[in-house]
Amino acid sequence: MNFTWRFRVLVSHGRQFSSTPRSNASKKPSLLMEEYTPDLIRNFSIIAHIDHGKSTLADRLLELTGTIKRKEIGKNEQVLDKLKVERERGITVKAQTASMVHPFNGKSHLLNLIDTPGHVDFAWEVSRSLAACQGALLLVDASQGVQAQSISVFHIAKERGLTIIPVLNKIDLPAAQPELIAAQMQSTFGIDPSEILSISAKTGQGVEAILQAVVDRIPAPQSRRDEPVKAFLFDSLYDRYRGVISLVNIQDGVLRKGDRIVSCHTRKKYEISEIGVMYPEEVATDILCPGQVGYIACNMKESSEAHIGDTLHRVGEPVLPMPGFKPSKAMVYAGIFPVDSSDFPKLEESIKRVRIIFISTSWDGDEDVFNSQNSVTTPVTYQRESSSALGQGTRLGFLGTLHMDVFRQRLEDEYDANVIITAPTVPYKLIYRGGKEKLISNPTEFPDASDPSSKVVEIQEPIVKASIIVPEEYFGDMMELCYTRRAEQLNHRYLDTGSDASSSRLILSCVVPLSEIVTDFFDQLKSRSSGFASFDYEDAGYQKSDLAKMVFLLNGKPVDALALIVHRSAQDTVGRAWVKKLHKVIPRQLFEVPIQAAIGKKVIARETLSANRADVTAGLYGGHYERKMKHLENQKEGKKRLKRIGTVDLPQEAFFDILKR
Ligand SMILES: Nc1nc2c(ncn2[C@@H]2O[C@H](COP(=O)(O)OP(=O)(O)OP(=O)(O)O)[C@@H](O)[C@H]2O)c(=O)[nH]1
Repeated sequence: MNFTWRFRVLVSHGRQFSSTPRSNASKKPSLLMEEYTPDLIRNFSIIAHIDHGKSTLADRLLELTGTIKRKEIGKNEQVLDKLKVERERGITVKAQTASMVHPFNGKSHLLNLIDTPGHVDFAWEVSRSLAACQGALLLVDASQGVQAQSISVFHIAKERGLTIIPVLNKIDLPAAQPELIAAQMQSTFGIDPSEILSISAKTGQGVEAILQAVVDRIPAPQSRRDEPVKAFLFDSLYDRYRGVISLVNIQDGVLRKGDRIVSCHTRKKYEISEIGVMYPEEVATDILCPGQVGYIACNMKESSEAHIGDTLHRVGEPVLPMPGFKPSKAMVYAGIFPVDSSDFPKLEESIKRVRIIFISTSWDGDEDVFNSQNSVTTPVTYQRESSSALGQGTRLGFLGTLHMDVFRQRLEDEYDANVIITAPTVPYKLIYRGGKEKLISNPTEFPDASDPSSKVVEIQEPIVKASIIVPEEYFGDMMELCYTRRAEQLNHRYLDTGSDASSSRLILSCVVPLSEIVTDFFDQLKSRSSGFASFDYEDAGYQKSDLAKMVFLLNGKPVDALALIVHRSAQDTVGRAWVKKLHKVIPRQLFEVPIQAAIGKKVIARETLSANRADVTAGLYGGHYERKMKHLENQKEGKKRLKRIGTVDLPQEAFFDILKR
């Protein structure tokens, strides 16, 4: 059957991430969804370790099915990496959905693909994307082999009962070792090598076989048309014109434009104003049928209304809600402050908008700890925070430091926000006399446990179970790194044995405090292993720890925004290092400034910043009036970026620098 005649043209609305206003929306084809019965639908995802080629393969599949125009071989656009930060950094941070149509045995099939991020911070995105799929392509780089996240995403997919299609990618690389890596996949995952497809997502070699395997091996969704509508909300986006756009998987029934629906979670009612599929941009249709994946716009104004994991049904036709997801958990917290304090209301609004892309932070009031069986809006606290140094700000929880950094960049790129972010901190647990417990995510609230009036009997810190995959030759360096980060329960085993130390690889596992890995652990891991180590971790609860709050004083005044929680065994080293760092980044003032690190009343380290008289026009002789004015003007501009902390002017860069250890 010729596919082209089955299109008709409708106007689609602007896409959510585009800077293109709605009026510029292009004409797009609309699919006749009725024809895609469940047996002609396949919902699948691409999962892999970071950089193993997921987005590149997604491009090739979209090209092969004619969904996007074919590009020059080797020219990668990564159509599904829509965010500016994704394109700039070459990483996927947000799962994306795209529908494709391809003929098999004379019948058009609707293939719904979800491209997922690879970085450990976004593992939760992977997990919720998989909930809308029946199968997954597990991609492994034929030159790098199985890496830490290959293992974790494999287990997520297995737990969800998905059919896994193993794929060896990058076979065009001279360093590719397809036989060796296939053997690795067999020993690590129990995969039969004869099931592995070998491809180059870059050149397109072997990619057609993937489409065939998707149809042959992945089961069709078990959805029924004559049941009441049950739509599973697995992701959401924000459009400044239409509000929240929900991505849904129709479990049963048929959903139409104009239908009145109810959220099982909030019981709020909505009318569907637009319905469609991602092709790969939004293409409006009139209907979504059982088993299909698409989007709906229904006048949800607040990001908090779209609960990931929610079930939607038609008004008057109640259904049993689907189980939903395990909520994601914030691993690190940081304070976000506007550089100019008067920008706070604007910043708060922008944070609301950006956070819908990263549902890891919830926003339901001044302090929100929200959880529910049917929702995955995470139990993360969002709090307004006020600092004497930085003014009014907010404290947010993130899934990791990359997540935090991406969040900051999006605020800057898309909302023109100019922000200062405090050093990341993990959530500590305080146990009080009588057994009461409290989580502290802000160092300024951390008590002096040695003071009996604090009533704190125990402090606990979060720990994670980490696994590192590394060539044998770097094993010693990795062990040393783990020891310096207070790792315990170190174990290792061979993943595969090659002819020498560079081809044999080990998997090292340990339990390590989360605070030790949220700073520069990943950088250290990469530099000490020449980039060959990969790393993954999962939550392992809390353990008792000997911790204290370290404050920094500039000219005798504590700077609350710089406070840190340190392990007592490292307090002297950390104190000295930070004081030195502050000494480097704080510009000299018109007077001498002592910089001190203190724990309680005890000063741990000190540096003195000598005085300087900054006369920017000093070098200018004679009557260069215009040049003098220009220098003074520049100085004024520079001053705008300074924060007055007590009597000391601190540049914004000082805070950025302090973010790095
Ligand atoms: N030589 C070669 N390079 C490839 C191939 N597939 C992907 N690459 C390159 O590998 C790099 C990473 O590819 P991506 O598609 O961004 O990988 P990803 O898995 O989507 O990355 P994340 O989303 O950040 O996890 C890019 O530079 C690609 O051009 C391939 O088959 N051969």
